[in-house]
Formats: sequence, structure tokens, C-alpha cells
Amino acid sequence: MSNHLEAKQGDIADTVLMPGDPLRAKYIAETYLDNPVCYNKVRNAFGYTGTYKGHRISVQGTGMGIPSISIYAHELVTEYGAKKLFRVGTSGGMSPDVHVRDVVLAQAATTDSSIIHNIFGGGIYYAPISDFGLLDNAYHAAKELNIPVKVGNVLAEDRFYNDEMDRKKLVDYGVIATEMESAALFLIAAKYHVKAMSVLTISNHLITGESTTPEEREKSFDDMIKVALEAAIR
Ligand SMILES: O=P(O)(O)O[C@H]1O[C@H](CO)[C@@H](O)[C@H]1O
Ligand SMILES: O=c1cc[nH]c(=O)[nH]1
Repeated sequence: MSNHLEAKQGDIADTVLMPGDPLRAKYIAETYLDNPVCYNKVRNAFGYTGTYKGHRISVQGTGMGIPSISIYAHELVTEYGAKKLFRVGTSGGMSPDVHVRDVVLAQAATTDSSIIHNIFGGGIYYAPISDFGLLDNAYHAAKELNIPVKVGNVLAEDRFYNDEMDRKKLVDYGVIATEMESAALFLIAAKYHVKAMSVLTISNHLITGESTTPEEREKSFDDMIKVALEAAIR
């Protein structure tokens, strides 16, 4: 048991998929895992462990934003020994090169989060990046599954509603999509010498206005989930 998870030691696998939405965790466990067992219901942040093609995998809802995922990532790694973390999340398209339902592999996560900058101070802007091995696995898993992916720099921003953000400049500098957690996940993984990456689905587009319903967001992003699961067992 940790501060926010009621799992017992051994209940959580080394490899954990981490959607922001706890109901997406339930959907992934019930749809893709054999014999899923729910190990956490604290705060409705559902967590399950089961097997995928014979490999033990957990899926843990992390909530929204850097403070929330930081709690779950920290406890999964330091209290339960998780070693490979895959965020599976929705994201807003920013570049004209991405469209609704595209799968994005986050190579790096640019951020405005003071949580990240405050760790280093002294003018340092740390560059949180995906683990190259996991990224490589996800890229090749997607190729084998015939699922097209875009690989690039994503924005992990502190505010969902943020009309002060200069998105055009970020797109000019290669940022393709926005979400709210990856920078913290990559930073925590670096701190504890474990591996992390993010597989995202474009759920809406901030420039074109394309969007999806909450039900679609909860259930229909199977390509992202398949890429993460296949990457996890490679
Ligand atoms: O779909 P999830 O994984 O929650 O991710 C995205 O959706 C939430 C905002 O709607 C933020 O958590 C953002 O990162
Ligand atoms: O953080 C997010 C997630 C999905 N869509 C957005 O526009 N922002």
C-alpha cells in the first residue's frame, strides 16, 4: 500500500500502461488483458493487472495534469518497482501535419511546467525525452501492425485552457501536439533510471477544430493501445 494506491507488493507488474482517464484503464484491462484483477480503486484511479499474450502487464489511471501523474509515476516506481511506463493518452493536434485519430509517439516533451523547471533552476531548461528503446519498439510495433504514426516533440502544458500560449511559434519549432503529462513522466523515469514513453492519439485539433466525443475518447483509441501493448512485450 502506498499513499494513493491500495495494491499489495507484487500486485503491480514491471510494465505499466498509464492512461489519464481511469475509465480508459478499465476499458484497456477488460478488452486487452487476460484475467484482469483490479488492484486499486482509491479515488477511482482504477488499476488492473493481467496478462497480454502471456506477459504480465498493469494499467493504471493517472488523472489529469503533471501533479497527478507525478504522484502515480512516483509511487509505481518507488513503492512497487515498475520499470517500464507507457503513457497512453489523448492529445490536441497543433501541427497541420497531424489529424484526429492519428497516433503520435512523443520523442520529447516541451513544457511550461514550473514543476520541471524548479528541479534544476540556475537557467537550466531540462529536455524530458522518451526512452529510445521503448520509442524504437513502439515505432517498429506500429509498422508491423500497419498503424501509421507521427513521431515528434509534444507540448506537456499545465493548462488545458490556455489562450496565452504562442502555439504558432511552437509549431514553427516542430511541436506537433499538446497534452498535459509526458514531461513529468519522462523526468521521473530519468530520476529513477527506469524507462518511459508516451503513445498518444489526437482527439481534437486546435487549429482545424476537428474533435471526438467523450465516448470515442474513452473507447475508440485502440490503435494507440495496440501499439503500446505490442511495444511493451517486444
Ligand atoms: O486522455 P488523457 O490521458 O487524460 O490525456 C489528456 O486529456 C486530459 C485533458 O482532457 C489531460 O490529461 C491530457 O493530457
Ligand atoms: O491536453 C489536451 C488533451 C487533448 N486535447 C487537447 O487539446 N489538450
